[in-house]
Amino acid sequence: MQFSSALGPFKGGIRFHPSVNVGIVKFLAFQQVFKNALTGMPIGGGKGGSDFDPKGRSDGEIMRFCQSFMTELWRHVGEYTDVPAGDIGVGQREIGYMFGQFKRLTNRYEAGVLTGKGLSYGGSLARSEATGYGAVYFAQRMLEKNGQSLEGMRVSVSGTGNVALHAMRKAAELGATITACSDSSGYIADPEGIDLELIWNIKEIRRERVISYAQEKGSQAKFVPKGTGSIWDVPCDCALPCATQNELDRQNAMSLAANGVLAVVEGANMPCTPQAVDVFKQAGILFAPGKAANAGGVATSALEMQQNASRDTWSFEKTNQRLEAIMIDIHDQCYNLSKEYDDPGNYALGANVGGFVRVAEAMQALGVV
Ligand SMILES: NC(=O)C1=CN([C@@H]2O[C@H](COP(=O)(O)OP(=O)(O)OC[C@H]3O[C@@H](n4cnc5c(N)ncnc54)[C@H](OP(=O)(O)O)[C@@H]3O)[C@@H](O)[C@H]2O)C=CC1
Ligand SMILES: O=C(O)CCC(=O)C(=O)O
Repeated sequence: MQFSSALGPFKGGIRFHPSVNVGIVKFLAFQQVFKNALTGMPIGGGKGGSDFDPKGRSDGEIMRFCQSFMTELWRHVGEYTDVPAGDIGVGQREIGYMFGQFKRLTNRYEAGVLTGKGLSYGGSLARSEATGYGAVYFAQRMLEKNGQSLEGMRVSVSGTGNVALHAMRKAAELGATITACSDSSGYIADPEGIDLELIWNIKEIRRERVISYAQEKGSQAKFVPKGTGSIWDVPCDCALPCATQNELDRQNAMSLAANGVLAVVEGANMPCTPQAVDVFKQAGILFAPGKAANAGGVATSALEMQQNASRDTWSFEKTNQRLEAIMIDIHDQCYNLSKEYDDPGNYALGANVGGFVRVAEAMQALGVV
């Protein structure tokens, strides 16, 4: 926590998810500090959560939970103290309910207190897209450095939430074919390429499970229930784990390696176990850690705060261009530092050095150490 105050307001996600426990949140908070430092913006890092499981709850129940959560949280947050945002299980709907309660309790419209807000009350264009798009911008830059491109690649994306759906869209826009995706019930594979309109409709609009895709698409698409197979067994050139922590273990990594994967880019926070990362390293597979590759989300949250502070609204194009430039800069920082520290292409090393040095410098300058 002291790291964050050394750099500026705390900035990080909130999760309403049954898998949240104190140990996981501490780990995530720690990596959030380095991630936020890599953006080069004056934001600290934090993470918080609750063990409320939103699955199967009505809109009214979600609203009442969010309001109760904010009834306690409002004392601890603020534009210049701690600025929470969306994360697993927390999207625009939840942020809206929390912002409404904050406003009700404080009698203030303090837009900078939460990010990921709706567009009608201070949100930023491109914030919803930012994490998934950002991870793909990072992947493309990393591949280009190695004389490759996403164009023509088969890409597997785990999850079908905010990060995954936008990552799929951007990767497809750059010419990749999305051959598999998943949710917590299992995965779907479609050798002709996942129909992105259909999966968007099923997950975002109808809020159904991925099995609906296979049922509606017919024989070419298959659904594999959780526990009977892994999305990482589907051959692909590039893997984007975008669902949740520890979802890709050593066995999965070996399977990806055996099928010739070229690059693994973490859209989620810490989805690959340390053992999986070792496999990628030994096999010479390009690996981008989430603390660098998914920083586009928090960076665009900071852009939302900039817009709020100046009472301005930027176009989608302007925000997206800033996002792309930030991701390229983060990539290049990591790459250059990996070279400087004698392990060129070790992005995990580059990200850790880059994040650590900035935090340490700020702490020293402020007299914390
Ligand atoms: N939102 C953001 O801006 C940012 C998010 N992240 C990280 O990205 C990841 C995804 O976040 P986000 O997309 O926002 O979250 P969402 O809640 O929108 O989506 C999470 C997705 O992961 C799936 N999922 C959850 N658990 C499992 C599991 N055990 N196996 C397979 N799939 C699973 C969910 O399935 P189901 O639909 O069944 O629930 C859902 O499709 C998290 O690690 C988050 O911390 C990182 C940076 C910013
Ligand atoms: O937008 C933010 O502040 C946080 C995004 C997030 O959840 C993350 O970077 O892990």
